[in-house]
Amino acid sequence: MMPTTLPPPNNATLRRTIQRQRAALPQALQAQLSQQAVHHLTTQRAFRNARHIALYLPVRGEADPRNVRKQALPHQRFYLPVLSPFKDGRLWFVRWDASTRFRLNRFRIPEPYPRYRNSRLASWLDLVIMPLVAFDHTGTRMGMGGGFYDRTFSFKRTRTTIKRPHLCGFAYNLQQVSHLARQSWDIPLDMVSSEQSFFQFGTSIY
Ligand SMILES: Nc1nc2c(c(=O)[nH]1)N(C=O)[C@@H](CNc1ccc(C(=O)N[C@@H](CCC(=O)O)C(=O)O)cc1)CN2
Ligand SMILES: Nc1ncnc2c1ncn2[C@@H]1O[C@H](COP(=O)(O)OP(=O)(O)OP(=O)(O)O)[C@@H](O)[C@H]1O
Repeated sequence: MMPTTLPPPNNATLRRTIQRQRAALPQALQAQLSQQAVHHLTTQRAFRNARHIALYLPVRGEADPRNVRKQALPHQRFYLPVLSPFKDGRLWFVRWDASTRFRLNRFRIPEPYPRYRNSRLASWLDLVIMPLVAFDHTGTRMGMGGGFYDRTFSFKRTRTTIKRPHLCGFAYNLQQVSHLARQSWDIPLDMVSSEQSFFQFGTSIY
C-alpha cells in the first residue's frame, strides 16, 4: 500500500498554470484544435485495430475527444470512465451508446449510471483516450491530481508483458512540457494525440 503523498508545490503550480491557459483558449479554437487531434488519432493503426475504446467527456477546457465516435469503424464500442462506487479511487468503464443515461459525479463531470451489465474491466479495454493536464516527451502524464487513472491501470506497471490497454493522452500542444518527474505510481502513456502531432513513446506497439 502506497502512502498518500502530496505532489511537490511546483507540480501544483504547473497544473494550475496549464489549466488556466487551456481554459483561456476561445471555444472555437478549442473545438478546432480538438478536431485536429481527433483526426491524428483516428488515422492511426492503434485506433483502427482497437475494438473497445474509452473516451472521456471534457470539462473546463480539456481537449474534446467526443468526435472520435464519428470516425468509428463497425467493430468499435465506446466507454466512459465512472468513479467506482466503492470509493477505492479507481475507474470503471461503462458503455456509451445512444441509450446511455447520465448523472453528475462529485467533480460535476457527467458519467453514465454504473450498470454492471454495461461495464468493462479496465484490463479488457484495447485503447484508453486519457484526459491530462501536462505530458512530456517520454510519456509521463500529469492529471487532475486524483490518481484515478494511475490506480486503475497500475496492473500495467507490475507486469511489463501486459501491453493492453494502450494508453493515449489527448491534449493541446500547449500542454507539452520539457520534463515531468515520474513518480513511482505513475503509469506512462504509450502515445499522445494533439493538434500538431501523434506522439508515440517507447518501442513500437504493433
Ligand atoms: N473529463 C475528465 N473526466 C475525468 C477525469 C478528468 O481528468 N477529466 N478524471 C481523471 O482522473 C477522473 C475524475 N478525476 C478528477 C479529479 C479531480 C478533479 C477536480 O476538479 N479537482 C479540483 C480540485 C479537487 C476537488 O474539487 O476536490 C481541481 O482540479 O480544481 C476533477 C476530476 C474521471 N473523469
Ligand atoms: N496505484 C496507486 N495506489 C495508491 N495510490 C496511488 C496510486 N496511484 C496514485 N496514487 C495516489 O494518487 C495521488 C495523486 O496522484 P497524481 O498526482 O499522479 O494524480 P494524477 O495522475 O494527476 O490524477 P488523475 O489520474 O486522476 O488525472 C497521489 O498522492 C498518489 O499517492
